[in-house]
Amino acid sequence: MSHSPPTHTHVAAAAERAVDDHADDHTQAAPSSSKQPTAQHGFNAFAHLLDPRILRSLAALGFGSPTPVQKEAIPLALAGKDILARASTGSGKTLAYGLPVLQKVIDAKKSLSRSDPAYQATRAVVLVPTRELSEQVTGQIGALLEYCRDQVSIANIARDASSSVQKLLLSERPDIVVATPSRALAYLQSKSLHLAASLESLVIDEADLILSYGHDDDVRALLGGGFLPKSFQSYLMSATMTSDVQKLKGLVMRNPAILKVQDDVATASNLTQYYATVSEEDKFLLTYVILKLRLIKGKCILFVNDVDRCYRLRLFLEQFGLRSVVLNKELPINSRFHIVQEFNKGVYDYLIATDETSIRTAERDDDDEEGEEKGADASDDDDDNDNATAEAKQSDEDPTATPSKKRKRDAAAKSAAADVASSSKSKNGGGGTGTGTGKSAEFGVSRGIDFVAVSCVINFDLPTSVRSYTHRVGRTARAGATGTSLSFVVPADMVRKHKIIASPTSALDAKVWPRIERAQRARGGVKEWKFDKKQVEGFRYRMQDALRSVTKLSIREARIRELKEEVLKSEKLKAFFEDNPTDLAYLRHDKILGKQTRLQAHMKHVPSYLRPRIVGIKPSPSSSSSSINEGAGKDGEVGFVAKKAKTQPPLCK
Ligand SMILES: Nc1ncnc2c1ncn2[C@@H]1O[C@H](COP(=O)(O)OP(=O)(O)OP(=O)(O)O)[C@@H](O)[C@H]1O
Repeated sequence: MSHSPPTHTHVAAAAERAVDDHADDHTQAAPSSSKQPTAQHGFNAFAHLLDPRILRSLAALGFGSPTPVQKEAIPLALAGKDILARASTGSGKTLAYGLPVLQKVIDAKKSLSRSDPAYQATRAVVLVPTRELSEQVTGQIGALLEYCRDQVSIANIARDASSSVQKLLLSERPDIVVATPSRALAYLQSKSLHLAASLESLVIDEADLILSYGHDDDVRALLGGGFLPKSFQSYLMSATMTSDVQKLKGLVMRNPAILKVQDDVATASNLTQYYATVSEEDKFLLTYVILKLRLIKGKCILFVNDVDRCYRLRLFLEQFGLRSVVLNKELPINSRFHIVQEFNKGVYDYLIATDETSIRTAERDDDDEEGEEKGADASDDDDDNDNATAEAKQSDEDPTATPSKKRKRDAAAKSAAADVASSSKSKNGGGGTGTGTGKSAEFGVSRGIDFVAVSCVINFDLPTSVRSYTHRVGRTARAGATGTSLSFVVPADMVRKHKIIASPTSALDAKVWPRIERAQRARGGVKEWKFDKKQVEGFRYRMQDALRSVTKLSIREARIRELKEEVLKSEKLKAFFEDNPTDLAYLRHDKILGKQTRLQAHMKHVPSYLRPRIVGIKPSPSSSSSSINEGAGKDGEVGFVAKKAKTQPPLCK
């Protein structure tokens, strides 16, 4: 809103200079960061802005240089500007606001004695859409406090703790509070959280998601309920610029500095994107081949569009001895958090995530993406979003699309979206990841989550919006690392085939895919993965055999069994999470689920006659760990014989 002037004179002077260099409302591509202080390198260039204890914790974390969004945001924020930042997934947005927020807390306390009643007060609130994100953000900012814990405290009130415990925490007036909007509102209403006299910084992280996660009313009540002071500094951080972000901008900001930090060439090329046009059955076939032959090295996240499908895929992979974990909103929050932690540590290689937000918003995103152009900054060549013009162009690009054909196709797609949304809603009840209000039935449990060192994202089911795609592929190639994505696209003429194993959303693929492709052009585009169909055919019989073993009944059984086990584990996790993290290692989440599924021992092995020679289809530029298909594995359970391979035709053209 308006801006509290920083008390630190050096900060003010340096930041004034930074502000002079920046117009209020303009796009700042990463390379323009050369305008930032250059006398020193890395975070040391901010030595005049950031407390030495913060710089020390950055060094201890191994963060040598600020990322482009951090370079841009920190001086502006410390000069008191409201910040609206759009930067790609994994670009370090959390510290882009975390560092100035923390610095401001330190500055505010410097002039007060500890006995002053104003010394201990909640000066910053960070709002996030889910509890998972609240843990993550608390962890990231908490790590910065390493050397100033005696002075600055942080509390996560979205955590799964009893409200009496949370109230006790809040009674100590933590300097920084992390919450979902509904939790923050509830504690404000119960007068456990006090902000009216003390709030200096309000952050809305994942601003493009927060309203669509069912927080709309809570955000409005929180902002308009007289709980906040008239003047505070605000931050909106987002990976995409949507109409929701524009709405929030109108609600909380005045004359903000708008940062649109583009990927520089190096960052953009860190993500190599592929797609394959396949039938529903071939999704299973290719996944089996890719994972079993280790055509992807390292960790992989597979996205599906509903909970049943995540168990179908998990049970299918189990048939081949491929262990995976699932992440979906049915699982208790502590289990979900533990699964992400363990996956990040490298305990599991394959994580099957259900991303249902993509379903819920199918139709809404259509409107959103088309409407954004009108609401958003006219100069914004927003590559994340499509618009009516783009849709019109689509019919040009598709020579078979007569107007009436196109209308029918769109109507079919919209009705599929509506069917999916309603069936998903009724199936899933109101369980949410963190609103506490249960207003919205579906939440993407993986959005914004900082998965570490993920080599590849497979869109087993295509998301139903460009925004969703952006968030999903953003789980790899994070923080300067390289990564690969592969998306399966079901063409319109194959949608009705393989009904039992089909995703209800695949009817939307033909409509959504051209939009996604167009949006990704600015990021190097999406290449077709041209695999040798003949080579893969040899695996079809086994794939079909395994698919037959995974029945509706076995999926239901697996789903119930997992839920029961996870509820038990969750209780243990709840009690031990903070005190005994090492005792949790035995709580695995990838135990064989398919007790009702016919497991056949021979399926775990790939016979030598099926082992093709694999050659790279085009590995991502600089990584040896993040490409699809990079040469031979060892002989044995999953590999193939490199010598023999030479005599065999390559899998990929
Ligand atoms: N300056 C830095 N140097 C190296 N790594 C960093 C730096 N800043 C942040 N990181 C790391 O980069 C990763 C991604 O950061 P972060 O989660 O803030 O990304 P994000 O932009 O919020 O992504 P998303 O939009 O997907 O939520 C984290 O693991 C974080 O610790």
